[in-house]
Formats: sequence, structure tokens, C-alpha cells
Amino acid sequence: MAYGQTGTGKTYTVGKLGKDDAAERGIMVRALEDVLASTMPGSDVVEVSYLHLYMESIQDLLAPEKASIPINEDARTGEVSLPDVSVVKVQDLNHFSDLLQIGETNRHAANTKQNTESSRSHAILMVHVRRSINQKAGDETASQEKDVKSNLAGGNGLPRVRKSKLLVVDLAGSERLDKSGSEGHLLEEAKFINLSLTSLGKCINAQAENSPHIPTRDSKLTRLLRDSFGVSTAGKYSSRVGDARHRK
Ligand SMILES: Nc1ncnc2c1ncn2[C@@H]1O[C@H](COP(=O)(O)OP(=O)(O)OP(=O)(O)O)[C@@H](O)[C@H]1O
Repeated sequence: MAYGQTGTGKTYTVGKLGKDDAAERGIMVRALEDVLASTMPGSDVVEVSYLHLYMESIQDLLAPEKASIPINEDARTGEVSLPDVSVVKVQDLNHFSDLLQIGETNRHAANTKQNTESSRSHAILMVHVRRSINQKAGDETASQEKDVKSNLAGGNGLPRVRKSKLLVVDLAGSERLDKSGSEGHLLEEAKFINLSLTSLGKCINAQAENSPHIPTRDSKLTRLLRDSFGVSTAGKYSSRVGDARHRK
């Protein structure tokens, strides 16, 4: 997550394409470069969604006609999903750069419509990686990860798939309302941004203190990041991001 005051270089650091010079690439492109380098075309699928959250409303940056998108939470697993958001299978890094460019253009257009050059929305890139595990690889994995062994498919012939999710978030700029002198619509925008940043701060603090309750329900931003905080349906920790998860 890139967090900081307006104009401090968050979007530059996270979203720069660096098409002509690899040294200029931002974190999103570099992350995808790493993901693609460690995936295998036959057994792995890499998909991305790119959206932004403006005044507690989610809009698809790859299909901007899709707005006010609802968030779904799986009652059993607590997994967060956005069924209405476009999910695009990434072919290679150039394809991803093109998608990112489309998203940035749409985000910029939305900002311009709001009469501002600065990002008043939180942009969220979701990267989903699915890997089919053959029996042999599965056996090796199972012996390495005994704690999740009971979750593995057992001899029913169904393919096993390991799913991973990476979120890269370019947060809207934080600002001191008393110092910025915002009024009217700009003030309303700033209040929504500060509300979501405050609730994000509360979740991070709760996690840092190993609190049994992470208050992810206070804003859409934290609801979207709910499974990244390792919160299960009971509101308590389950597997953290980065843990291997196995599904039938
Ligand atoms: N490392 C850098 N080198 C050169 N220019 C930079 C660098 N970081 C930021 N800039 C420039 O500074 C300006 C502000 O950067 P950017 O839009 O990334 O800030 P931001 O923190 O995302 O702002 P906001 O929260 O208002 O969206 C842009 O014109 C950007 O090109």
C-alpha cells in the first residue's frame, strides 16, 4: 500500500509503466514481472482486476461503465470477491502494461471530471494466481505443509488448485482538513478519504497489537482488504496473506 500526503509521489511509485526504460517501472509492473517470471504457462493462470474506490463507491477501472459495484463475502470462508468486476487473464508483461494504462487513463478521467489532477480515489490492483497441482507435486507439497494436509483433496480425482491473491493499493492522498481549506464537494471527498484511511489505520493497529478483533467493517476499503487482514467470518484471524491455501 502506498500511503502519504497528496503530491508525495504515491501514484508515480506504484503505477509508473516505464515502457521505454525498465528502471522507471513502478511497483505494479515490477510485481507482475516477478509473478509472471515464476509462473508456468501450462499449469498457472494469472488474472488481474483493477478498480478504484471513490466516496465509498467502487468503479471498475478496466470497464468504467461498471460502477457502484457491491462487495461479496463468502459466509463460509470469509473470502472477499467482487463478482461484477472485470477479471482479465494476463498474457505477458506488455499486455499487463496496456491494461494498467487503460486503468490509469480511466482513473485520470474520473479525477478530471472531479476537477482535480490529484487522486481522490483509492486504486486497487488485484492479482489472482491459480496453479493446478498434479498428484506428484501435491504429494510433495503435502509433506512440506502438514498443517494444511487435511484440506487437500483426497483421492477423488478432482484437480487441485492453489490460489494466491496479491493486492497493490495506491491510496488517495491524506490531508489535514483544517490546513487544506477544502469546502463543499472537495470537503465531502476529503471526509470520505479520511474516514477510510482512519479505519485502515485502526485495522493495522489492531493487527499489530494481535487484537482478537480487526474492525474491517467500518469502511469499504477495509472490507475489500478483509481477507488480507486474515479475518475469518468469525472476525478472528484465519490464514494470513502469503500462506498457502488449498481448495478442491
Ligand atoms: N520520484 C519522482 N521523480 C520525478 N517526479 C516525481 C517523482 N515522484 C513524483 N513525481 C511527480 O510528482 C507529481 C506528484 O506525484 P504523484 O501524482 O505520484 O503523487 P501522489 O502522492 O500520488 O498524489 P495524490 O495523492 O494527489 O494523487 C507528479 O507530477 C509526478 O510525476
